[in-house]
Amino acid sequence: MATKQSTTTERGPPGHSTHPSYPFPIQRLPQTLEAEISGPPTRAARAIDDQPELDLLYFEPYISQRAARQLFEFLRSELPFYRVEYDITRGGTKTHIRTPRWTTVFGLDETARFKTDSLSASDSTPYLPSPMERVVDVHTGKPIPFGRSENNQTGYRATPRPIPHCLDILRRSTELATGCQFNICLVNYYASGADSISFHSDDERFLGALPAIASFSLGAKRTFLMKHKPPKSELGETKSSEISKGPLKLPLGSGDMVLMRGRTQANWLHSVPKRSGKNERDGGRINITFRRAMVKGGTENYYQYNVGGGPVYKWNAAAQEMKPWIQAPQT
Ligand SMILES: O=C(O)CCC(=O)C(=O)O
Ligand SMILES: [Fe+2]
Repeated sequence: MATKQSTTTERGPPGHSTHPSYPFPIQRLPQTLEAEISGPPTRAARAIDDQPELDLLYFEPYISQRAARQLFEFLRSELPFYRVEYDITRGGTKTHIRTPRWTTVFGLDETARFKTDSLSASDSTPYLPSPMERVVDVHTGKPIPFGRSENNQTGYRATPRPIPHCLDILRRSTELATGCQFNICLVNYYASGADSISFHSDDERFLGALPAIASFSLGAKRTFLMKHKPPKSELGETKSSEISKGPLKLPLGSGDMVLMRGRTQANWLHSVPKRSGKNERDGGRINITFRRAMVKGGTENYYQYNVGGGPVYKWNAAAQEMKPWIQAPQT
């Protein structure tokens, strides 16, 4: 199913996706890998829906092991990553949160699109000074201002970035395989078993009702835990007699994809817990999720918590770790 395209321009080094919102050009996939990833899933999906309000499709695997390994190495080397920190205040107490994994995000909610169609490889028009001038309202085609003026709630505080070619190939394949539409691509990199994501559900209002989220695993096998949310009584109290559903443990391998859909997010929590001891040095795992944000608040939220305001990092192959990325001086 085709959706509006989040295309990048072909300017900059050949074989790269470039955009003024990117810290650096992002390589396109090698052709053989592109061919493999554009195709249908390696295996048909199996439904996991034998528990209350659980609706999963499990592609085990979606991408062949060889292609998944190549894609893991490629994305880890090519994408800009962030280690986001932020403060939360709960019950009057301020807590500083350090996100326990590397993150990055691309895409834009349904209310807007990237205006890149006027730029082609032969176009000599210079980039507009602000990347935000390249984001336009999906209905009026008018540029959406950057930031928020006093009475204007229409701008973005974040700088949205189009989904680069290397991830857009997989997004399109996923849309075809699932019949769902996606406009946001979030990438997590768990460098070792010490990196994790705690129990949460992706049930924010900006995803609309019954959101479908496609979640790919590449690299090290990590356990994906799911547990049913405790049902609340009318008074908001937990009804202990009904907490007995699950938990569910999926040992997600390289190339696997889980589609979470229907009432799953509203009723289930999921996590990737830490691993310690000899399992900790696992070589790293990448998780890619495709989602569909309906309103601007979704774009804002994803960029705030997955890009943030800190430095850009890039994989350093010699050191085998993420290092701060330093912009080369303009010549
Ligand atoms: O890494 C995973 O498999 C899960 C990631 C996740 O739940 C999220 O990014 O919301
Ligand atoms: Fe999640």
